Amino acid sequence: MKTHKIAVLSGDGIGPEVVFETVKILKVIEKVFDYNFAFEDALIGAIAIDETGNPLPDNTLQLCKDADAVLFGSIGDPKYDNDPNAKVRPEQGLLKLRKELGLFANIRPIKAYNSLLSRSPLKKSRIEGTDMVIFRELINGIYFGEKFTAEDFSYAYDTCSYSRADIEQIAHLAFQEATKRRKKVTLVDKANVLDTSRLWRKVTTEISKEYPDVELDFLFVDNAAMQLILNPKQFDVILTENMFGDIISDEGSVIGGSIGLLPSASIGLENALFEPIHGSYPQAKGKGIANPMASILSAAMMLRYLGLEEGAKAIEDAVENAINNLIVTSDLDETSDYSTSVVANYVIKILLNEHDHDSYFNFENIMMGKSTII
Ligand SMILES: NC(=O)C1=CN([C@@H]2O[C@H](COP(=O)(O)OP(=O)(O)OC[C@H]3O[C@@H](n4cnc5c(N)ncnc54)[C@H](O)[C@@H]3O)[C@@H](O)[C@H]2O)C=CC1
Ligand SMILES: CC(C)CC(=O)C(=O)O
Ligand SMILES: [Mg+2]
Repeated sequence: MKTHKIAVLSGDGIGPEVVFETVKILKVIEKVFDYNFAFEDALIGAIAIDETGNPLPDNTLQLCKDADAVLFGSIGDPKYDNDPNAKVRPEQGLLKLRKELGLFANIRPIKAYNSLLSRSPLKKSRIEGTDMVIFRELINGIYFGEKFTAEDFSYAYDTCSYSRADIEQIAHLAFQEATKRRKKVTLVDKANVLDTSRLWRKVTTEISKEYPDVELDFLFVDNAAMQLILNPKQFDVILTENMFGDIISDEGSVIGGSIGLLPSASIGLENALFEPIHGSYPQAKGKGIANPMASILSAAMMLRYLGLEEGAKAIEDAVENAINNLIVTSDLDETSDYSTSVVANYVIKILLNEHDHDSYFNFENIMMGKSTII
């Protein structure tokens, strides 16, 4: 079996906690399915600034370029968010990494788990059966355009631009995905106001001709934000630009019950990075309350990308088992006092029980860290 090189970028805040649990699970998966992973850690974000002055040190970038996949936690620290004068910011590390690796498509699946329907603030009847995937363009648009702040803070600007080619490559991916699903693509834009959005509509409409089985419809982003929580079942594949996708996917996480559940895959032509959609949740850092499932499910997406389908499915099933048995952190059940590591250990227990009875009895030996097992 090939050795898969995995670059592990834990980052800031809860990133190291959720990634630690995820790597633990991947080490179990490695044993159970006879895979070979070579994990290598590297710095990114605020911790990288603190230690090197650079949010994306050169050796981190090189490691990611050389890896078969990157497992990413989260970046961000209030000391930068609250400082308008900061010359260097943790987020620049992630944006540069995405750009340098050419990760043009951020794929964010959203589904309503039956056993969590009553946990969502949204009405059960509205969200039951929701199953959609957001294709968010990731390396262009307003996050990457020319920006400027006047020294006296009297004005500032950011610019948004898209080329035809930027739109084409992610639109093809979205249509290809739709052909395997319910055959519907919804382009979310603001074409009544923005030139970039009008280009998205034109190019996407042209590309849709190559996929005659797939229905294409359009929604303005303000309406889409409403439809997403009013009638989420109408969506199959949502295709959208960088900032709109960032915003509506956090909104969409309410359907699943928590942002702590939503994984993502950031895909390029030569590289791929797997990341929860949430940020560094600094208020929870070190408390053991962060939901690890978004990171664990991102690892499942990574295994699928690497062609390790059995492992991917095993992780998804084990997470679903944990959810069905309400072995979840307090974001999904306010009465729960299960910690980040207790939830992850339960996932490990299920994996071993289902797939490897012998190892189950050596559970403690397999785990890197010791913590309560349910
Ligand atoms: N991909 C990344 O690394 C991202 C980084 N950020 C950065 O993260 C920092 C915090 O940003 P926020 O806007 O507060 O977003 P956030 O996603 O870190 O947290 C928002 C809220 O979501 C919930 N939450 C997030 N992750 C959770 C988890 N694993 N388990 C349970 N609940 C969870 C919490 O209620 C939290 O208050 C900022 O510095 C921001 O720039 C924000 C988004 C993405
Ligand atoms: C640096 C930000 C653009 C990260 C973020 O919010 C995201 O990718 O969801
Ligand atoms: Mg975001």
